[in-house]
Amino acid sequence: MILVAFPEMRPLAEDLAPALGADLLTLDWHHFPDGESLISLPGDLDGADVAFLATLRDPDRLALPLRFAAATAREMGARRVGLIAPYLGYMRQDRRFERGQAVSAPLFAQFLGESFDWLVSVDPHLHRIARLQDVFPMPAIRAVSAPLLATWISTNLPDAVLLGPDSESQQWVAEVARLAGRPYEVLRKVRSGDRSVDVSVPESAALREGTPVILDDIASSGVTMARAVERLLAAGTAAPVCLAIHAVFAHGAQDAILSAGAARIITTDTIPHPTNAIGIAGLLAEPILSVVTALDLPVAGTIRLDPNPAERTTE
Ligand SMILES: O=P(O)(O)OC[C@H]1O[C@H](OP(=O)(O)OP(=O)(O)O)[C@H](O)[C@@H]1O
Repeated sequence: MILVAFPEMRPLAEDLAPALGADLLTLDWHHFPDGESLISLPGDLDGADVAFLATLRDPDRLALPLRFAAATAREMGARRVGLIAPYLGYMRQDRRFERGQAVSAPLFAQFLGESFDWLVSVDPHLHRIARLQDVFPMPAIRAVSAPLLATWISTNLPDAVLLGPDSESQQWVAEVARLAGRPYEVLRKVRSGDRSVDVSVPESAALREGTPVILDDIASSGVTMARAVERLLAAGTAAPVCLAIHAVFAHGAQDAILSAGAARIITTDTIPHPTNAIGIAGLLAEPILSVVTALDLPVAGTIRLDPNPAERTTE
């Protein structure tokens, strides 16, 4: 396999390539003065399984370069072209909330499916969509970060009380709490705009008995985390630690969370950011190798990969 990293993903690629037994190349992305891109692929890709590593935090900026890269790899003789997108943008707009809105999640999935033979991502924002495979036309596998998060909590915050900021977060908070052997609570969130969120905290003595750890999949504007921190402090807890899987962090988000009173912010390296403290390379190798191997099996219709997690199904 040849792993081709988009430039900002080189640090993660260096951790991942040995686990895949892959050669590592870095794609050259030249930006012309008029805003257009020139993508250049190094090396000999003839006959190779090629995996691009690009995190889709800014998907509009990356969409065409990804398409150009995949098409060029095929022109250079790649036998298969996959995408490792540790963070997968556009999964939040999974339905039409108001008349006339584009339902971006399936449209973006279709767009990627036109270029790539397979996809691996880490904990994509699957809220109303049950499985990646329900929106992606090609084999698409979710790597689950809960064991890594639980290990980090057990090692660094053995007195943690986990808190999900909204009902949707229960899915990962409950699993991380179970694996770490720690209690958890779920807060209530009401969003009325991009940066307008309110959070309410249940009356619970357990909240004041350990270090509160707010766990969410994404911190974007940071408003969800910041409101949760404020409400917890008002309820008499210790300063919370904020743990996000994906450090999306729009401008000012990190400051907003810290100004609200968070003790610290911890993220995984699905998106490069100074708060990264949990490396996900070890999580990615197995699903990538599984999907590539499965595509080589002689199939008549259905391929079933290792059934854990549930998303690991291609039909
Ligand atoms: O940092 P922020 O800008 O607050 O965004 C982060 C929040 O947004 C997502 O929820 P989602 O958008 O699915 O739900 P919501 O609109 O109810 O917050 C995500 O699960 C976080 O809870």
